[in-house]
Amino acid sequence: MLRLIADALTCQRGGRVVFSHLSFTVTSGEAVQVTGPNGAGKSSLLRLIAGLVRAESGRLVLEGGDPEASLGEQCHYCGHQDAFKGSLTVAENLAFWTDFLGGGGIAAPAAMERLGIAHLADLPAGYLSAGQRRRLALARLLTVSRPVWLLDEPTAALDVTSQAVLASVMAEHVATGGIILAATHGPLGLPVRDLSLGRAAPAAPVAA
Ligand SMILES: Nc1ncnc2c1ncn2[C@@H]1O[C@H](COP(=O)(O)OP(=O)(O)OP(=O)(O)O)[C@@H](O)[C@H]1O
Repeated sequence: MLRLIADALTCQRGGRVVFSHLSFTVTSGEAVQVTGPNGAGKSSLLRLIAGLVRAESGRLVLEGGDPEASLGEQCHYCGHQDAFKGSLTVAENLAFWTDFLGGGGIAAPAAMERLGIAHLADLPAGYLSAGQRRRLALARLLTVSRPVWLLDEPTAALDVTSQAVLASVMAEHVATGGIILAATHGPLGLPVRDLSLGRAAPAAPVAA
């Protein structure tokens, strides 16, 4: 059983407090939808959990996780930027990231099939549409095994069919004991718990 525990997290960006003293716990089998107005700090929270942004104060711990690995190493972070090389094919990009992130999931051809991009395997990634690119980014969730998924607007650019595929992929992850935190303004298509970040931008300046 995993427990992702955030205790009194305070996050600053650009010298401004985005959220403060945020506490929550997410356990194995739970999907959490992080909501809130633009600038409330949804992306910042996911980046903070992934280890890409430093918390100003507070504590984050994954109980029951791999004691040899950092929290970030146990997370899949799917942000707005996907870091694909446009001149490499879809299959080559997926192979690179699968290898780089440690693999351990299903085979790349099966992942591409699941995400509906198998027919694009030999196409340079630079030619992909926005939705196809997003599906390639999501294929990494399947080829690399990590218990905590941090998904920033995962349905962005996805058509209705792909949104349903993503919903089923997410449902399988939580059904097998995974944890998902997804920042989104729209529905995800599976049962979720809401984590609402209330305050809209502009964030408050830091007290001197
Ligand atoms: N690199 C940065 N430097 C300075 N400020 C930043 C940086 N990144 C984000 N911010 C600020 O942090 C605040 C929270 O931004 P964040 O992207 O986390 O919000 P969000 O809730 O995800 O918004 P949206 O719904 O628009 O995606 C905003 O006020 C934003 O301007």
